[in-house]
Amino acid sequence: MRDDPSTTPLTEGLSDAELAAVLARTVGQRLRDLRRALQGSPPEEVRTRGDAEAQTLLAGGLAAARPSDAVLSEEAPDDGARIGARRVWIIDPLDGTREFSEDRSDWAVHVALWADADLVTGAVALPGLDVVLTSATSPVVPDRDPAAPLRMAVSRTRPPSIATAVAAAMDAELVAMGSAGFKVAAVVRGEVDFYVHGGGQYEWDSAAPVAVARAAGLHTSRLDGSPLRYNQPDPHLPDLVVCRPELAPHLMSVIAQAGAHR
Ligand SMILES: Nc1ncnc2c1ncn2[C@@H]1O[C@H](COP(=O)(O)O)[C@@H](OP(=O)(O)O)[C@H]1O
Ligand SMILES: [Mg+2]
Repeated sequence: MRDDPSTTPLTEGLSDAELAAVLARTVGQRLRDLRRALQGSPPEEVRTRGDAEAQTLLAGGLAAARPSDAVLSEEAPDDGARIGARRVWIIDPLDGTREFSEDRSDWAVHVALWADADLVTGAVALPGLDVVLTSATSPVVPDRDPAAPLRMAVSRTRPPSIATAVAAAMDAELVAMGSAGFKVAAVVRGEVDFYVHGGGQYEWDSAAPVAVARAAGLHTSRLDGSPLRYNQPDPHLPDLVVCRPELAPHLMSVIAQAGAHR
């Protein structure tokens, strides 16, 4: 297989951060090739093949490069080996599967490493934009035009009521897009100012994006302001706030009020 990280020395000698970025990029490229090859196939087949092939490639790459580490993936059973492990890769091989099947650009590949107590590195590939964001390079968030309206990223297929309420209270324009990684990356890239989610997600949906967002100096938390914790026994992590740091005090108080009135 071309550029297969499980069968070539592509990943030999890499740091954890470099490994995360190389794997995210390689899996993203493979998914792009697969999407092209599946033109005209039923969406269900595109979704199934995308998830499965991304999982095989990414899990294979990690097993080859870091055989002693545990893995928590959206696309593999959680056998519990990660609980008590010192190092756990938290991966979403294809985040935004629906958008991938629709041949849109808003999907992502997530690779994060949790060690001891917290996330230590993360990479998010955005193959539709030919971009890989990594916590290792501390991305610089562009300045925003203070005269421009606030913009808020929200799920395009299941916008939670808390998000629409918060957008209204912040007088923010809603920008609908798929994939949690793509939405967090939109904040990092200065395309939007914040992302609010509630109602359901899992650790793999946010781990790598949050590692990148933290490295970029953004605010990241639960809706109630508490810290996002990873490698928990139950990987359900249903809500998320990512925003420019200067917006955080006002946004968090708006979220608290919106939550209290629901
Ligand atoms: N209410 C919910 N319950 C479970 N997962 C959710 C969810 N809302 C969003 N997600 C997950 O978060 C990711 C981004 O969703 P959205 O584009 O709607 O914001 C998707 O991941 P996957 O594409 O990896 O399944 C989706 O499954
Ligand atoms: Mg996901």
